[in-house]
Amino acid sequence: MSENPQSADLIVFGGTGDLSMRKLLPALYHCDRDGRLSPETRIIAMSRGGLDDADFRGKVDAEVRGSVPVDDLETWQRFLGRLHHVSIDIGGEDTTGWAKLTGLLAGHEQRDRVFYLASPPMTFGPFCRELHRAGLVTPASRVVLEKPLGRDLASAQRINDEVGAIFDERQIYRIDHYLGKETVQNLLVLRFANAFLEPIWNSLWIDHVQITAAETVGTPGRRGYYDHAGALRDMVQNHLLQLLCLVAMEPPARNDRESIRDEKVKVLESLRPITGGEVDRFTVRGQYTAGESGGVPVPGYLDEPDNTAPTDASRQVETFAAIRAEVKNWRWAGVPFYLRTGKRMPYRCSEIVVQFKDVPHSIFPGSAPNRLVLRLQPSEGIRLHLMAKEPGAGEVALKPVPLSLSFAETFTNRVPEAYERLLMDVLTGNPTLFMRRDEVEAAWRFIDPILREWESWGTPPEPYPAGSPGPAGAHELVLRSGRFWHEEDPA
Ligand SMILES: NC(=O)C1=CN([C@@H]2O[C@H](COP(=O)(O)OP(=O)(O)OC[C@H]3O[C@@H](n4cnc5c(N)ncnc54)[C@H](OP(=O)(O)O)[C@@H]3O)[C@@H](O)[C@H]2O)C=CC1
Ligand SMILES: O=C1O[C@H](COP(=O)(O)O)[C@@H](O)[C@H](O)[C@H]1O
Repeated sequence: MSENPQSADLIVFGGTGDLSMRKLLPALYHCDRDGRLSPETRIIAMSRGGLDDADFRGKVDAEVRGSVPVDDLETWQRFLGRLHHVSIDIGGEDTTGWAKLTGLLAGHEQRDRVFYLASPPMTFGPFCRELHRAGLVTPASRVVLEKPLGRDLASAQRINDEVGAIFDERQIYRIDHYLGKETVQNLLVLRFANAFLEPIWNSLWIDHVQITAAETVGTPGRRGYYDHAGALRDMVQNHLLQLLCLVAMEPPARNDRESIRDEKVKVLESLRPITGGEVDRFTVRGQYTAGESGGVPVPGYLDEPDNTAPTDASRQVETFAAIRAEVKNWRWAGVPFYLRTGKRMPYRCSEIVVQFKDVPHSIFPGSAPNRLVLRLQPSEGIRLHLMAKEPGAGEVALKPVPLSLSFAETFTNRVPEAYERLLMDVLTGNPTLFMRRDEVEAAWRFIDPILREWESWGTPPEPYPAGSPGPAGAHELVLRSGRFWHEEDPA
């Protein structure tokens, strides 16, 4: 399985945080287990916590081992052996952490060096400046920036300028882990490696598109981050708009780093701005109240366990967001793109639903329009809902039936986690699935007026009970034009 991996030093700022413990370290373990990391590759976590290497290895052993299939202890011990920890407070006076990091990296200048910024976005600029000041940025360095990049267009531009002052654009990898998901990459293959879809992939044949990312989890322990993010910044500005781009973009000339990103930017720039009074009509914001998740009572957002008490910001923040977007170009004129995401929804499901128009003239009673469903998670796959005749000798009776491609049933290979794919892309220097500066800023340009309008209202979001499919406003958003959300429990 080895790809002849190069030795690398992966330095993770925020290496003890939720993202690192839940996603990055498990993904790196899988890469290691599959022989994709060179024996010399090291993972150096940084945080303010005064941990030494042994403490950090103990923490990872206790918190990560249970979430990955450790089939042999030797591999797990080898993985733990790669881990180091350096204590650094980016706002603090103490420089011993920088000296320790410099010592660890000394003599390894020829290796690939990846700085992964998995810390709050406002620390990105200061971290890059300190790295430069300490002389740690080598020509073979790359920097990964987690999403959301900033909290609006102005802060995103500032961070891009700050990071861009130290790193060249080709060294900057802006990550959106949805782009590493298997079905998302399959969407490109489905659209551009098959001829049959292209003639009907437009407003003549497609009625509307729905993009949903529903989560059952709440936000316990994440108030510090989530109060200042909310669903629009956390999920829509990045993941959902990226999915919209892949559905709506024109065929790229090549499958390379710039061609796909060029096409995505064109889509973002074609989004019809939602401003002023339209925000009320075309967007929905909700916040979960106490309810049930998987049959178990759960608290509302304001009562989630956390080490800080709820504030005014907590009362205003949305845990659910929905938008009716439009791509103003020849292909998509008049086709609504409905986007929605929420915490504490009835089931976990991320999917893209392409709803086709009905037949122009029906000769059978009971026909329904075709629907293409691309399921990102769980149970990744692609399903085309067709009308078929139910067997029988009497009157012709129609039934919607799925033509189904389940990845798990069709392919024997393990479906890798998105972060595995993307971390290996960074380590091997392939930026195709990462966002370019103009893409991120174009997405903020669309989101900013909605955020500004919501903030000007000063009213709390619409409540919805945990375990329900979101606030009533979300239902009305689609019903207003006679449509319904596609609701199908993936279980
Ligand atoms: N959690 C998730 O599922 C996802 C998160 N992200 C993004 O990843 C980033 C981190 O999120 P998440 O892990 O949830 O956040 P957490 O709050 O759980 O972790 C933040 C990390 O940054 C460190 N940190 C914070 N401030 C400083 C500082 N001044 N100096 C040094 N280290 C600091 C913290 O360590 P300590 O407090 O000990 O210093 C901790 O390791 C964010 O940008 C988020 O948007 C992106 C996708 C998914
Ligand atoms: O970026 C984020 O994504 C996760 C959801 O990721 P998924 O791969 O499990 O769908 C979300 O929980 C988190 O709030 C957000 O920051």
